[in-house]
Amino acid sequence: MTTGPLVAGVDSSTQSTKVVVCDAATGAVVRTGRAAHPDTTEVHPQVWWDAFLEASAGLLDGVQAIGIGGQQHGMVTLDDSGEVVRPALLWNDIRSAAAAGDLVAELGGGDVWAEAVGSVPVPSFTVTKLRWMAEHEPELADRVAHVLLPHDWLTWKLTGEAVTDRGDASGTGYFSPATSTYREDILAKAFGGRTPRLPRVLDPRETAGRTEDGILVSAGTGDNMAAALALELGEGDVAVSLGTSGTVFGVCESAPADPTGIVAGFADATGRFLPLACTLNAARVLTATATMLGTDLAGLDRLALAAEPGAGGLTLLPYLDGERTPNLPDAVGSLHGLRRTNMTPENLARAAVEGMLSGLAVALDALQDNGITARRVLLIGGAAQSEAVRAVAPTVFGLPIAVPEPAEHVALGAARQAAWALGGTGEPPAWAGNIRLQLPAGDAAVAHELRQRHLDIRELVHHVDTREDT
Ligand SMILES: Nc1ncnc2c1ncn2[C@@H]1O[C@H](COP(=O)(O)OP(=O)(O)O)[C@@H](O)[C@H]1O
Ligand SMILES: O=C(CO)[C@@H](O)[C@H](O)COP(=O)(O)O
Repeated sequence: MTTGPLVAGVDSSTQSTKVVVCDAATGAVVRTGRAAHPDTTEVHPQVWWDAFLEASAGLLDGVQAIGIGGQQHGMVTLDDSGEVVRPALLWNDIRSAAAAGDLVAELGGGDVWAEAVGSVPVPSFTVTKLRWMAEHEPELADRVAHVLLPHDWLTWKLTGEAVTDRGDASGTGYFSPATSTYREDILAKAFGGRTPRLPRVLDPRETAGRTEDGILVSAGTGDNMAAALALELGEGDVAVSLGTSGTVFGVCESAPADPTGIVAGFADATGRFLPLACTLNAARVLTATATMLGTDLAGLDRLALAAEPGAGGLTLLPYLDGERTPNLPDAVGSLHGLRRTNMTPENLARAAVEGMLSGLAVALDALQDNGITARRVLLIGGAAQSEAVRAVAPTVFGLPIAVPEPAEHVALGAARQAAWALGGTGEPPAWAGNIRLQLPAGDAAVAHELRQRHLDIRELVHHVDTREDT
């Protein structure tokens, strides 16, 4: 039974679009829908619109407000008449790796970038994609009149307004979360002197406009910001999201500026900040390993759960699609520590889970140097449904783990933002969070050992990569 108006939230993420319809007063989910996206790093935005229509078909009757959460960073380019200039380049498209390196050097290094926009750009960031386009497709670049992000584009399709929010804007590389202003000078420098129009940055509870059917549309935000809003992250909380990307993030009051670039100093969707580290390889490490072992995800879980912590000495560095943290876009995965006695499917399955989580645990250490205190980890995203991930996480992180009820947290956060805009209250509505599982921290010594082993092998592989380059 619902007690308030209905609101909808959308997660237009890498692999799919998900829609939830909720009671605005309580957050109780009353309807859900989803539609798949193609497995590619370059996609025409119309694909997201079609997926939204499919996922929301028949769900929006009676809905009074809607919010869009979207995968961060994607470069959507429009010409003067609002037509898409080229397919969007997604956050996990690494073709702009050289452009990222050039931009970091041109502006004066990591500390200058961190000071200017809170982050040091890696190939995920929109600004590097624009530089790539300026260098490789100058004729197309000349036609670009507007640059939007995936969630901005969907909001624009719904309302006709080119708007965004601090959270998503903070992933462009030309927006300062600390001052909440665009750095159009940085954009122009990156884009060969071109100065496309940028979406207006709305306040967290501001309204973007209305749909043709009169549904109020909230500002929307990036997917990680929306998840933070759904989880109501507080002091001591860190979220680990295991989707296509692996992300680790928390919320804080002052603007982070990590000159090493490991931690991105994003803004959140409430007016605060969202220091975040992101890996390119999370849930798909498990699907790829399951395929290699000739099994499915449930089979991988069974195998991993049958192995001992440490996987008999096997360490998997799962850089299957290159890597972002650490910034090694051309890296490949490696498996280390093989012996005749430990080469079992069980150990390989466990090494995949430990490898995926260890990269995030190391990133969490960096987050703790950048304004976040970690007292518990909230595990979300598709791969948080894995029994093996839940069993291994307390050991790798060495912290208590909370697993919320299975839910689409990005879509829920976007719905909560919509309810906030609809209610016009000072704070977002208080929706009850449902933690399903509380797992005690694993042994700190084992957690330390696993992270150290991960770092040691990373060092070794980096050495080999460097030698091959010379
Ligand atoms: N039980 C499970 N075990 C492991 N992985 C899972 C499980 N359920 C879903 N996944 C994985 O979660 C991923 C989708 O998660 P999601 O958070 O929706 O990703 P994204 O936001 O990047 O689109 C898929 O790669 C899927 O294989
Ligand atoms: O690039 C980042 C964060 O900076 C990614 O987290 C994207 O926002 C994509 O998220 P998923 O679709 O993997 O959830």
